[in-house]
Amino acid sequence: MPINFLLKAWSQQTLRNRSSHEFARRAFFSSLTDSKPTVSCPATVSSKPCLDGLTVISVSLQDGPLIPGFIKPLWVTNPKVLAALQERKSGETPYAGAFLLKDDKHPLTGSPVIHRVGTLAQILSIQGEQVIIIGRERLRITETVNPLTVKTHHLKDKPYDKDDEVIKATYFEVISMLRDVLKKTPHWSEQAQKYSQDNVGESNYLKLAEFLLQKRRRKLTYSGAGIFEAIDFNYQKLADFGAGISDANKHKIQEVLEELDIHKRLDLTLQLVKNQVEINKIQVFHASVFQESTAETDEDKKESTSKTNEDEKESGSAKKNKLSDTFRKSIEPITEKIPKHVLKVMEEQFAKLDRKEADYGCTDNIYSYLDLLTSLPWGKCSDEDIDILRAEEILDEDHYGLADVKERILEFIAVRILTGNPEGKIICLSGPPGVGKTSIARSVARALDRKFFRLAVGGLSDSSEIKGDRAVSVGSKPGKMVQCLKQVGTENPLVLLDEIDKLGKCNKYDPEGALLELLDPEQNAHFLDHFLDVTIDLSKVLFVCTANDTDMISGPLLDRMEVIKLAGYTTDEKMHIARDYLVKTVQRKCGIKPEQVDVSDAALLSLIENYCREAGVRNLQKQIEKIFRKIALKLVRQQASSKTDVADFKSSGEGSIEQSRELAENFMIDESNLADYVGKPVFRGEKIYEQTPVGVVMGLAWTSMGGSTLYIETTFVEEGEGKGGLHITGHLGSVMKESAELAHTVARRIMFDKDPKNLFFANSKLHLHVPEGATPKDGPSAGCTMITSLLSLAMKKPVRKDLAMTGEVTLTGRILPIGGLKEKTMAARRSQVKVIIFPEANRRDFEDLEESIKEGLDVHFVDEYEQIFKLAFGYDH
Ligand SMILES: Nc1ncnc2c1ncn2[C@@H]1O[C@H](COP(=O)(O)OP(=O)(O)OP(=O)(O)O)[C@@H](O)[C@H]1O
Repeated sequence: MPINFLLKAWSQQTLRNRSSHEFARRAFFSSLTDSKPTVSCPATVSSKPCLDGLTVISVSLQDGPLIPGFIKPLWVTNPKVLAALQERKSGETPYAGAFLLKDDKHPLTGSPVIHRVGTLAQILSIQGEQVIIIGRERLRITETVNPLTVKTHHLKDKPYDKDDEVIKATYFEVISMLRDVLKKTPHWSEQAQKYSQDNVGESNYLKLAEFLLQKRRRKLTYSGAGIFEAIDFNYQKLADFGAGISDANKHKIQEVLEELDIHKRLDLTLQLVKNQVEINKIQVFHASVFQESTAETDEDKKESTSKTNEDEKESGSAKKNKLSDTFRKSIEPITEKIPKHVLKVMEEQFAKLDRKEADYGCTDNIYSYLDLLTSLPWGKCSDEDIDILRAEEILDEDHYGLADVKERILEFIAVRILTGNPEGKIICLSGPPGVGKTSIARSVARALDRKFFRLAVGGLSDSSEIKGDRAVSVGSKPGKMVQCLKQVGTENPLVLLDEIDKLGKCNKYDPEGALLELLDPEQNAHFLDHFLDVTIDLSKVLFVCTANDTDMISGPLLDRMEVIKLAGYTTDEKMHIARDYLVKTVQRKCGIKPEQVDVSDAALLSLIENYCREAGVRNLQKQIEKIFRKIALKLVRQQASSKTDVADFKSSGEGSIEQSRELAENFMIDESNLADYVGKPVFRGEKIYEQTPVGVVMGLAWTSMGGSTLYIETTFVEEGEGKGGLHITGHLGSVMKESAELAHTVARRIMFDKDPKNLFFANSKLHLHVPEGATPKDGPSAGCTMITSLLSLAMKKPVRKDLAMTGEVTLTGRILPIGGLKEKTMAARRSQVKVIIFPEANRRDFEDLEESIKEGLDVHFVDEYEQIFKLAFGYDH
């Protein structure tokens, strides 16, 4: 058979080509048949080129991309391209770049355009216009040097976990489909047989084909890495092989070529080979119809009879290899563990699949449904042999501080150990962003030896995300919990429901209802996913939620939770976290050795105080990452130029090269050079005033983002009998506005009690403002601060230095408790406040704080505003 594959360099060429279908087969078996050069060629290549920045002749392919490991014969009619390839062939690097032509032409020039991702092709032989190439590695074009040559970058596969259950499952599925493809294609089976006997095939692909066709008498099983060890094969090669032999549309094959994530690549290949199986079935069907219609003569009839017998035999053997058999086999070892109602549905679906398959109907939907149903981890749990000491060790290993949080978690674990009860309350970790909620949940999973799965429920507005789509709708899919079980492969993972306070609201598709069902131990043992349409047992799942603000969680949901608060870190804690955790992790992730960088404590402190003042440490982590990325670049640059240095040192003979490198590669990050790495400080001090002027008092605020200080400012506008009034600004919410009006009344009464002759409030129009007017503020806890600010203005007396206060005030002057005391105290410390006034009712909260937070603060607890008056104004300067 003549070789019908032509290549056209993208200047101009005439291509004579056949369908990509034939091409793929031909190309594959070229590697086995016309392949004396294939087998011998790798040995003839004297030097493997340095793949990065390699400049190659670009050859454009029309009928399909070149998959690494496959051979492609081409007809090159452009003399310039041919000459260039000849030159390369006889040189040290006999390589070209093979790139698939796009369907669209260049919009401006109208010239053909190639895909930027292609293949490094080794030129095996050139005879006349026929060039035979074999794909070696993936490349991306980085620059077009001239119409014939391009500069390229070597594309490497992303690292992957060979033992990942999902990848493994996909790999086995591809293998099973490929067996089907190879078996039902006589041409391939014959060829593979013939050439395995000839024993000329060195190609791993050939060995794989033989293995799949079971022509090798070696004892190979599908289990584990057997196939890899036996024939030196890996997941990526399997994905490539499947794509290379499929008759799929060339752009689909190009997608496989471009995919560097191995799991995704296997998935893409799986789709291609599945389609191939379907196409083969249709071809077999048409062939049998054709045979029936032509079996006329006696001879023919005889033949036909024998053929029918053969067909029957074949269909008999096909029966043994029904699609459902794969599923039956896969559940065989766990049949006992699969609930009866699920087994019943499986059997029904197997029968349905068999019927469809026999009728050549479309089996896709049933196949994917069964694929999902049979791959769920029925009865499979990770062992929960919990060792409390080990759990404690893990929590300490991963997180600094958080003593009370860890203690609460250990208590929770202890109860599980004693009762062995998988049910119980659900932990909700609540606190500002970046305080470690997610990572604590991960540690808990590690401590309990459970798989971890994060389900982001923030913004979720449709219950079908959790409960699955009804299978009848187009594009329907299972809910997140089913996806979770499939992914983790156990029935008892730890599932983190992230940002549960930001759950979307929708009356029609109530996601909250679905979550309640999920979290309720009464109901989740029989959780119904609409897509799966059978109930699954989620009672062994351990749910942990996170929230920034528990006030936003609905009552029924909150009722099921045990809230553990993470308040935020003090400067001291942040220093420890930065030094002992963040710096170490970031440095390791950036590939930098500990001895190469020294970040001083002063630099870390400056980062904490002047760059990232939030309650958590996420921003701090980002800044540290910024520093290390910059250092990484410097190091790599140094290494690149060190070659030149070596040459210079050799010629000058001064000092040792190692000494010079050592000096050059050590980085010291200090306060003095910090700005070079992270830019100018973002924060000024939160303190606007050294000594607050008349009418200004510092208050303390708290949001779900942490605590902060805020000033209440009042000023006099105009005076006139009976003109007394208050104008309010500062983006205040209704509660805070009411609080300001109330403060005006209370201040006026106090003034009247203290000095009846003072008519300041009666006759003065005043303005109260809370700075940072762009930030919305609300809540009643600035009441006492507002009264003090107004009285300060009325008496023309500033309040004592370094004072901050917080507390709601009633109309009669009683002080009510506030929330977020820890955050407020930390914010006060950041602003160098020395004296704080808190409501008496919060005394216990303050006493429970760690010493490091309380240290050096002069704190007063008050019941009545009168006490605040004395503290704020009863001073001697
Ligand atoms: N106490 C700690 N010790 C060590 N590392 C910590 C500590 N707290 C937080 N981190 C680190 O800070 C980073 C941010 O933490 P994480 O993502 O868990 O925050 P979060 O509270 O879940 O934030 P969000 O609410 O935004 O999701 C992580 O790298 C985490 O390991």
